[in-house]
Amino acid sequence: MARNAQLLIDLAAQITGSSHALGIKNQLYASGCPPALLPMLTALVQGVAWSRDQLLACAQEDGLFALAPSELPPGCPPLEPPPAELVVVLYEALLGSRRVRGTSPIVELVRRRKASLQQTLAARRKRGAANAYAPTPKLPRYLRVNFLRMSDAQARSHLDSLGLRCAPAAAGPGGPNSLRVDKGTYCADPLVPGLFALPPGTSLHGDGAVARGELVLQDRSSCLSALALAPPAGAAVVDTCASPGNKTLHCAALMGRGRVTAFERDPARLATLRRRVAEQAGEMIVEPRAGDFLAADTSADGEFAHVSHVLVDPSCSGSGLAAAREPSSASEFASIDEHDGQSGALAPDSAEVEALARAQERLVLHAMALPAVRVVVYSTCSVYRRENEDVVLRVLRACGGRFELAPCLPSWPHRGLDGADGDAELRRVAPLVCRAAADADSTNGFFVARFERVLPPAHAPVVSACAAGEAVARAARKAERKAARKAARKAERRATRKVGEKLAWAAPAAAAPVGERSSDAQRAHKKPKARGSSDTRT
Ligand SMILES: C[S@@+](CC[C@H](N)C(=O)[O-])C[C@H]1O[C@@H](n2cnc3c(N)ncnc32)[C@H](O)[C@@H]1O
Repeated sequence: MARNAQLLIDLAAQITGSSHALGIKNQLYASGCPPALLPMLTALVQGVAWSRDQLLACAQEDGLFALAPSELPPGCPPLEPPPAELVVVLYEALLGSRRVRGTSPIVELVRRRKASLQQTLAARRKRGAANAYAPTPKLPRYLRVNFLRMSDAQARSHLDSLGLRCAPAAAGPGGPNSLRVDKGTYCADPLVPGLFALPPGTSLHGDGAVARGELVLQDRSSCLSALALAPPAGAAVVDTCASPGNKTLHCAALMGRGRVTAFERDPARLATLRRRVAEQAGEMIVEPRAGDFLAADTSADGEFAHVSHVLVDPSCSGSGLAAAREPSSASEFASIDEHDGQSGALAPDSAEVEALARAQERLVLHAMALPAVRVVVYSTCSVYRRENEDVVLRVLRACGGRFELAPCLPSWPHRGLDGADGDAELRRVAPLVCRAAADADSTNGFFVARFERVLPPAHAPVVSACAAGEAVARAARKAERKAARKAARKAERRATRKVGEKLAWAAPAAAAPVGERSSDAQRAHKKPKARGSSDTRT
């Protein structure tokens, strides 16, 4: 027992103490951890990543770092700089299992100091200096019905057969969009079709429907991206950053038929994607594609010239992953973890977050460069403005009026950051985009925005606001000219038929600033029934 405990501590220290070059998820699987211990190792690594700074502040206040060498157990390494193992053992003692197991000198040190550290922690909590210690919210366990394999009614019968009772959705203490799911019950998500909420911590290890890919463990917020994209049956879709494929396969389930080309540049994650596509009967629709989406051909006669909908759910800081995940098996963890390895502990103004945001912008702009694309949805599991609203603003500037921000899932009540600090641009974007948070929405922190193409005015300048966007903008210009000529010809034909009805709303929208474009977008969004689909505007 103590040996296993020490093994977990050593592996967790090795992973959390490294430079994340491989990403946490990959390191977990490459660690050599026995499969039976992998869920515990995962929980330990995530817990340490989340609470490192607070644990060290507590140890500092407790005087741990002021101990003389003679006060340390024999063989104990110096505590400055704090060894990774110390943070792991502090986590276990104070926030994790609350037990100090293991055999090393650091374990012995923390064992001796445990009572004092606990008191220090309690004092810090009392005076509000340890907010990060507040227990992470226990989120409901969500199950998405894979409509390629199972119907809503079959899913309900399956849940009934597990001894759960269907209850009406009830709001929790977090507000009207939070969900309270009592023990022994489940409920249908009132806003996300085909999603069921089960009590927090429900173990679905070994559940046949999950194993067969009929039900998918997928967080509520993660379902928003495909819903926002709303690809119609038969559409040609690209998922730019696909693995492990939750959103790809959600798109496929919504479409029923059509094609989703799912790019993934990481070979190991591509293998996961392929496996899950097969498990969930997605082969007829999803085509996993090895490689970098940024290298995808955007020419007017290229392979993706017919793609109408693109999902961009790129690598991000993962700062929204608030849930304390205690998966009941390694495979369960593998099936739900979409985040690709950043620690989630990156500071919002760090160079890493800036680099991620630049890459996110490049991906969205490259998606917009596809000649026939009409809808681009951008999402992250980050709560940082730099990766969310700021990316949207910069993309809008860089795309030269070819795309506008459309209202994203208008019935989702939690909208973007409101710019209360006087930021007018942010105020215009906020009502159009969605955010999610653990307390208000009973799900991980998330962000989604929906861009729609506006009819490009002939010779529209493509102005790149960021250096990273320049190359993409140049590539886009070529396709732009062709698309503009085509659009102009089409518009001319229409104008002679219908006295310019469409041009009247499209042209001013393309020339107006973001906010005005956005309100035009809202009108345009409501047009499909009157005019046919808004997706037919190009
Ligand atoms: C946040 S994860 C995607 C999660 C996925 N959308 C889901 O819902 O299951 C980001 C993924 O995109 C991949 N990726 C990042 N940039 C990429 C690019 N330029 N081209 C292709 N794949 C990329 C990463 O390797 C990672 O697997």
